[in-house]
Amino acid sequence: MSNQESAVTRRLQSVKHIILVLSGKGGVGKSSVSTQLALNLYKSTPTAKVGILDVDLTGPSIPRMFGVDDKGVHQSTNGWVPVYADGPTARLACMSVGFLLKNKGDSVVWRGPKKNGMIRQFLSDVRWGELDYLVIDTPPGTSDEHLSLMEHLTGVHSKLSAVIVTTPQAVALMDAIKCVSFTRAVNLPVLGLIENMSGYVCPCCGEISNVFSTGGGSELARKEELRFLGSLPVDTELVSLLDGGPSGQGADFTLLARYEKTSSATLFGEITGGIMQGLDRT
Ligand SMILES: Nc1ncnc2c1ncn2[C@@H]1O[C@H](COP(=O)(O)OP(=O)(O)OP(=O)(O)O)[C@@H](O)[C@H]1O
Ligand code: SF4
Repeated sequence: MSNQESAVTRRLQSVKHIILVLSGKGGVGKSSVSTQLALNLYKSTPTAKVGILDVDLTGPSIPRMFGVDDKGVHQSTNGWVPVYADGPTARLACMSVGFLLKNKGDSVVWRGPKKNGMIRQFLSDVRWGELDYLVIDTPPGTSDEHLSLMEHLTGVHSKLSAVIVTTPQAVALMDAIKCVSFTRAVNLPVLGLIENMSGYVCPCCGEISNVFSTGGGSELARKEELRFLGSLPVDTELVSLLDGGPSGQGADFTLLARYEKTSSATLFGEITGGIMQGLDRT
């Protein structure tokens, strides 16, 4: 094992489960699924410790979704201190390239080696401390970043698993199949598949209408012999919550309370149950 790999392994020794959130296509809701997964794992027990790492280097959205995009990480002698979305309770740690940019609107234009270096530094230098779950929000597709991640995580392979997100449209499903092949090629256990934006929840009456086709995700899961974790409709309350900007930390950590009022929270609670069952089996 190289020195770099062993630095990652040492750092992540105190993390019980590492869950990679993957999607074949961009914009299908991978970051919003990662955010909801982290929130649901956080509230699964009163002591659960959760980290979320955003390695979508060119399109980091985790700081905004957690309402902490006005915060910055600081470098200590022993590595980066993550941003705690829940303030002093310090059970919900976030790390993203978004915290390192001088201006929110700055774009990250890096070639492969620099991206690889950043991913390694995220894995080896963030002071997560003890975590029950580390959720990793990956870029869309199966690119260099995914290969870098798998390479750096070799020493903690037994802790790894993945969740695949798709939408019901045929083009997204075709890309999701590529994701499944990737997980097989790198021997990454898949906890299951989520179909996002499956139908539309009426904000007035809560009725779910199928705007696009639906059921493609469960069909794909059946064909690929994967667990189908559930469907999430388009939820306008969720968009205004996750795209809505800072919502406060600590005593003012209102994100969770507001999230719990959305119809997505109930559906995602069931999805999280399936994910936790899968983790118990790995
Ligand atoms: N179920 C949903 N209902 C309503 N809006 C949603 C839902 N899922 C995601 N969105 C919204 O769709 C947009 C794209 O979602 P998100 O950023 O999570 O996708 P992504 O797959 O991570 O995209 P990319 O990887 O290309 O950055 C966001 O504005 C998000 O709030
Ligand atoms: S019942 Fe139909 S039209 Fe009326 S608010 Fe609900 S979805 Fe909209």
